[in-house]
Formats: sequence, structure tokens, C-alpha cells
Amino acid sequence: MEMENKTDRLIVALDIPTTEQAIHVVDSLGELVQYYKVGMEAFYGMGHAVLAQIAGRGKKTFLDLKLHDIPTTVARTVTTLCQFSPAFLTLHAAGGSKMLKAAIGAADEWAGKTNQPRPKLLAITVLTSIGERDWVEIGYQSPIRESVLRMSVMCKEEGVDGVVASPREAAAIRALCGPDFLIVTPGIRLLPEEHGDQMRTATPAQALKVGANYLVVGRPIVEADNPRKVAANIIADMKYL
Ligand SMILES: O=C(O)c1cc(=O)[nH]c(=O)n1[C@@H]1O[C@H](COP(=O)(O)O)[C@@H](O)[C@H]1O
Repeated sequence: MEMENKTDRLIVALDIPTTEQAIHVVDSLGELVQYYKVGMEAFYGMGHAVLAQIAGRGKKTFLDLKLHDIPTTVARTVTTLCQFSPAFLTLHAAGGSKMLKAAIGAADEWAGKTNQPRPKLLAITVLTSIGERDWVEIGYQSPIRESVLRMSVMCKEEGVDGVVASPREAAAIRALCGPDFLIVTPGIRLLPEEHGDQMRTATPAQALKVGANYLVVGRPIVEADNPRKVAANIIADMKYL
């Protein structure tokens, strides 16, 4: 894949419900951060207007609405969301291969009709907040790692651009899915003891080392007294590698 400067591979999760707060974070991080993740809290709270505000500041968006529904519903939703020109769009691998295929078909069709680049589609594998016990409780019998790898291979075969997974599975995904398959890792912490509800975590340098293309960091930056300082520390850790 076309490689960006590795410090441009930090995605800050704007898990914030109001435009004023969100734009304050974007403006205070300034040149340090190029990608912002707009997830459910931000999108439901602010609507699509926030995407234009982020784009207006020359930043790229990771639209993380984690689509998971029947293939037709997901495909139509992908068409609707493509009009906002996000760099990335997420859906759940657990929606299955037919849903993934329908989503890719919709994005390709939109790009063909509009002559615009299509957003990269990324599939969520097993959420980083899930531990082995939670996984068994839901009813899965294979270990998390096996499930993540199985989903990643299915995504690759269906033509999905990459996956969202924990840094703990990244090296194995990279080995199985090759150098061009995107791996985005949340669950990033400079201080492992501050993991909160994240169960499968790593430091920024560790995540890059095992093959992650992009790192997602939310609360450690957004809820810090000095978001700029924390972002700079994370970037320093990424550079250290
Ligand atoms: O799809 C995601 O972005 C995602 C997948 C996953 O497995 N785990 C995960 O934490 N995320 C998101 O990544 C962000 C992590 O935020 P912090 O834990 O605050 O750094 C949140 O916005 C989550 O919604």
C-alpha cells in the first residue's frame, strides 16, 4: 500500500456529542493529527454536518458506524454514506460474506457513477473490549484469535480493504492476508494499566511493530487535560519504533 508518514497514521476517535467540543479538539490538535474517527456518539449527536466541518479543516474522516444488517440494507446505507466522502467506512465482519460483498458492490457502483474515489471499507472483527471469557459467554467456541483470523481471511477473500482488530492479532493477520491488507488497531494505550473497558491492548510502538497501518486512540487524548501533549507523546512513541 501507499505508505504515509507513520505519525500520520494516528486516528483520533472523536467520541464526543457536540460540534463545539469536537471542533475544539480538532483545532487544538492542529497539524499533529490528520485523521478523525466519527463514530456513533458523534454521528448521532451531530449528524453529518460534523463531517463537513472536519473536511473543511483539511482532515480525513473515518466514519465508524459499524454497519451490521441484511445485505440490501447495508448496501443501501453504504451508498448513502459514500456521498459524505469518508476515507474509511466500517461494517461488522460478523454480518457475513454476503453482506460484505453487497457493501463492496454498493461502494464500487457509487464510485463508478460519481467518478469519485470510493471510501475504503474496513470490517470490525472481534471488538477490543471483548476478552476470552466474554467470547465464550456469547457462545463462541474458538479462541478470539482464531475467530479474528478466520474473519480476516473471509474479508480479504471478499475484497474488503482491511480489518479493525486488536494489536494482539495484527501480526498473524498480516502474515495471512499480506502487505496490502489494511489493519487498524484500537485498544492503544501508552500506559497499559489505563486500559479501562479495553481488554486487548498495546502501546503505539508495539501496535506498529506488529504490522498495524493505523492506530485509533480516543479517550486518552480527547479526555486529557492537555490533548495536544498526549497526542505528541503518542506520536513520539510511534516515531521511536
Ligand atoms: O471500530 C472501532 O473503531 C473500534 C473497534 C474495536 O474493536 N474497539 C474499539 O475500541 N473501537 C473504537 O476505538 C475507539 C477506542 O477509544 P479509546 O478506548 O477511548 O481509545 C472507540 O471509538 C471505539 O469505538
